[in-house]
Amino acid sequence: MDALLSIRKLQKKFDQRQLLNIENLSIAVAQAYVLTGSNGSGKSTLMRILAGLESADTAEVKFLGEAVSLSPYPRVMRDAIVYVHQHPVMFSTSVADNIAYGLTVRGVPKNIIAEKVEEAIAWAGIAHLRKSIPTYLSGGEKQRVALARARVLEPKLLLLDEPTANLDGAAREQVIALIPTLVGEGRSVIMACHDRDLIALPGVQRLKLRDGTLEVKEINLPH
Ligand SMILES: Nc1ncnc2c1ncn2[C@@H]1O[C@H](COP(=O)(O)OP(=O)(O)OP(=O)(O)O)[C@@H](O)[C@H]1O
Repeated sequence: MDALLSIRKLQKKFDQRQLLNIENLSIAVAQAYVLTGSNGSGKSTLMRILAGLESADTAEVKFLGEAVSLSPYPRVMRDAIVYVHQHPVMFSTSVADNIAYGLTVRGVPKNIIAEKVEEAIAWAGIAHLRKSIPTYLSGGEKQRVALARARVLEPKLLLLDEPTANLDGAAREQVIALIPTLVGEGRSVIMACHDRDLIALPGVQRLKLRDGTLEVKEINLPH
């Protein structure tokens, strides 16, 4: 089967520094990846390039088997890829409104939005927060709202920037538990992280950035 996304010869410079020099990156359908590397190695920048939030200097890209250019960022990728920021920005309305927002923008009919939002809320285990104002949520609750808001758009690829940073205990475990369910639905996930438990998740493949190049490691064995 074709990869969901394949990239060759991706290069990115900031000032005089060659930050990324990636020969090959292939993202399979329904596969989770962790993107590791020391602070400043370029993890966020790579994910931002994949999401169309940052430009690459050069890149040969295929999405679902079709060659595409990243500049301008193609519609087919914008519709299929969602980036979730480490500190998600939310409107000061309700949690439910925040989750509905992307669907409203896409012109989805109201009754369908209501159905999809309820389903996403149940998936993320945040039914009790439906009417809460996101500003007052804990870090873990906010991250689950952000994941529900991303998933409701039915993306093929989710890019999660440090999804468990600053979380511990149950909050962290609740976020980690959502990742395999995304993959089970046929989505691919790339997570930039330093979290050992995420890195060790069964079935996850590790990608390591070092001096701008990408090392592709083995897929973790199932437990
Ligand atoms: N817009 C920009 N202009 C100039 N330099 C930038 C820009 N964005 C990022 N950088 C630099 O690129 C490098 C990589 O940053 P990036 O945020 O991608 O790293 P990271 O691996 O995600 O780091 P961390 O683990 O600390 O989050 C850093 O040195 C950063 O200062």
